[in-house]
Amino acid sequence: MTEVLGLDGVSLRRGENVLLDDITLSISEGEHWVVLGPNGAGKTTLAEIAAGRMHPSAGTATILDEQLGRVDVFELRPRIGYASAALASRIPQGETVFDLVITSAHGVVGRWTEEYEGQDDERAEALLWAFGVSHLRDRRFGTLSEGEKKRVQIARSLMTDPEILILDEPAAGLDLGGREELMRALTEIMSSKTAPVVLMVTHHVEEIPAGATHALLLKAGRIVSAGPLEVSLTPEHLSETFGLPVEVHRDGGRFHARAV
Ligand SMILES: Nc1ncnc2c1ncn2[C@@H]1O[C@H](COP(=O)(O)OP(=O)(O)OP(=O)(O)O)[C@@H](O)[C@H]1O
Repeated sequence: MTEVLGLDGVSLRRGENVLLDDITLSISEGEHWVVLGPNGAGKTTLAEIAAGRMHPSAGTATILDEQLGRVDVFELRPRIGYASAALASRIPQGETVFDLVITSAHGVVGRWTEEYEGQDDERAEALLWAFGVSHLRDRRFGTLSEGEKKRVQIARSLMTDPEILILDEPAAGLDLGGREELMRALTEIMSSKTAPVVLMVTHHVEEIPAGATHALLLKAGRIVSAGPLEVSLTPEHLSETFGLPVEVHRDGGRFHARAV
């Protein structure tokens, strides 16, 4: 199977802090990964590297056959859909919802003088509709609720029909209905024949969509387990990752966990 994302001995340091420590991981076409771990485990850092937004301090990151550091990231980024709080903080608050989605076609935020085609307009409208936010198309991003911002960002992340879709805590801030709608939408995306590889960061096993295939459990910048869900997402690995005894149940493709 073709590798889509490869990390080989990846570490990332900031001053004295080791954010990621010797991470080796291979993600192939057809796989859909969730990344779980406690606060500060390094999940967002890993997502930023996978999205070509941060560079490792050691080791190599290969995204879609291109090695970070040897590729023009501006050519790579349209092939990667990315939605995260880290990215949201860089969005101009005055940008309208429609412009925020369509500007993804050029890998920019802040509509300026770029040219868009009719099919870009159609795709942006269709994505806003699919994520239930068409009615917000002319609103300024900064005026949206947290849940509305999440949906708009996910619509934006799909604008370029990406080969990898990276979602950092997409369900955070959503109400129960919003979370379940998102789980359904992600399961649908994951089940489609032309699905991008999905890498989704979450704190909660309840937020793993039914179409997920693999899990990466991180703790203090290191891998606790990585692999197919059945092997990786065990009570033992979850207990070690979160530092408390946990039991986990699977029901119709969804997971539930609680402390014991
Ligand atoms: N620029 C920085 N300088 C120093 N430490 C940093 C920097 N950025 C992040 N960190 C630290 O690196 C660790 C990993 O951060 P990261 O955001 O990747 O964790 P996370 O698993 O996504 O956490 P959370 O679940 O709380 O969002 C944290 O302890 C954080 O404080």
